[in-house]
Amino acid sequence: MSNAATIDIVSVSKVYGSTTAVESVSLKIPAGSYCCLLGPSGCGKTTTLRMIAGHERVSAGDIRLGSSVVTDLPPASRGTAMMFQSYALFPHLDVADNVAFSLKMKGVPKEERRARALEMLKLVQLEAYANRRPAQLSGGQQQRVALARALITNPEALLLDEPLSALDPFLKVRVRAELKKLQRSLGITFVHVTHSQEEAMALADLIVVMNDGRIEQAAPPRDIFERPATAFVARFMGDHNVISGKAAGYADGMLLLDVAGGGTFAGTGPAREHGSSADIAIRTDRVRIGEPVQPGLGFTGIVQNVEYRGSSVKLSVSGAGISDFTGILSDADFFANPVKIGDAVPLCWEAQDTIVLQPLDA
Ligand SMILES: Nc1ncnc2c1ncn2[C@@H]1O[C@H](COP(=O)(O)OP(=O)(O)OP(=O)(O)O)[C@@H](O)[C@H]1O
Repeated sequence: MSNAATIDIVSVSKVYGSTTAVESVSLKIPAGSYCCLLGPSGCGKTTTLRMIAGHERVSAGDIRLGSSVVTDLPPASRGTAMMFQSYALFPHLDVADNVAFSLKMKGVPKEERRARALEMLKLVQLEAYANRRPAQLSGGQQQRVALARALITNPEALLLDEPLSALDPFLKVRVRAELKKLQRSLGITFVHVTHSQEEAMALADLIVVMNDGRIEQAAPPRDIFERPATAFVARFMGDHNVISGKAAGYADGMLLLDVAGGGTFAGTGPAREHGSSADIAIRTDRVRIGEPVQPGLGFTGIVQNVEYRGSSVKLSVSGAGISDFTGILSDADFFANPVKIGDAVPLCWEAQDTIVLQPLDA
């Protein structure tokens, strides 16, 4: 069962009355990859997934699966399978009949259905539970039944809508690892909708960050983390400080940014027209304290909050026109030179830990 397909979304839009849920989205998801659609509530990720599945019609554009255009095909003819957030199991059917349901709809004889359902249950390590009803299973087990039910049709792509959201935090992490393992062993394309950055980072080969019906960035996790394209991505991923100001000069591959009523900061990246609005991002985990500040690569601020996190300490600092600057220090670095709320502290970082972000209309 490793007939993976590339999913090609071409200028797809979805309009509901006066709401544009998805606006001219184009995206190529490579065959056999694990793709996470990531973004805040209402950004259009579920609508995009449902259009791939065929549960929602596109208002414009095309969807291809492998070499076939599937835009106008019903869900069952597309070669995709969808796993719903609520699992949508039938309470009156036992686990094996739940898994075999789509085969029954296709008229597959009972013996064969049962045998294939047991095979699928083995894949998700639930063969011993075949005769139970869904209500007699834990949340994690129900989730695996839903997975087996989706996979029984031998899909080329599995579409998962917030598949981990109903699980408690410990189970979430365990089932997450199982999902990844399953995707690797099946070799099919997975598209997984989530609003959790951590989940997307842990699972995806390709993260697609969506905002307001559009794609802000589609890239492997490490690129998203190290080179966020836009201020939205940098803020949403939560590992960067975003500083906004006016372009004030350019030297040695660094854009200089004047912050209103504050300091000047340098960011690695392209020049911008003098005086235009620009944003730079600074990695929170690369901030150091207590060292001399190089021009544009640090400032002295007042500590507003200190949050102990075990292996690290989060400092919130204000100064140089910035009200909430975050530095994540290792516990060793912090306790070698501890600071407290109200202290004035010099913060610094390196040029390579900064990046000039794309302007809003890029
Ligand atoms: N059937 C519908 N009728 C009208 N508007 C809709 C419909 N479905 C979704 N929308 C709107 O489209 C936008 C995108 O919704 P969508 O469910 O795709 O977002 P999402 O990113 O998946 O959010 P969430 O994480 O909350 O599920 C939202 O503004 C939503 O209100």
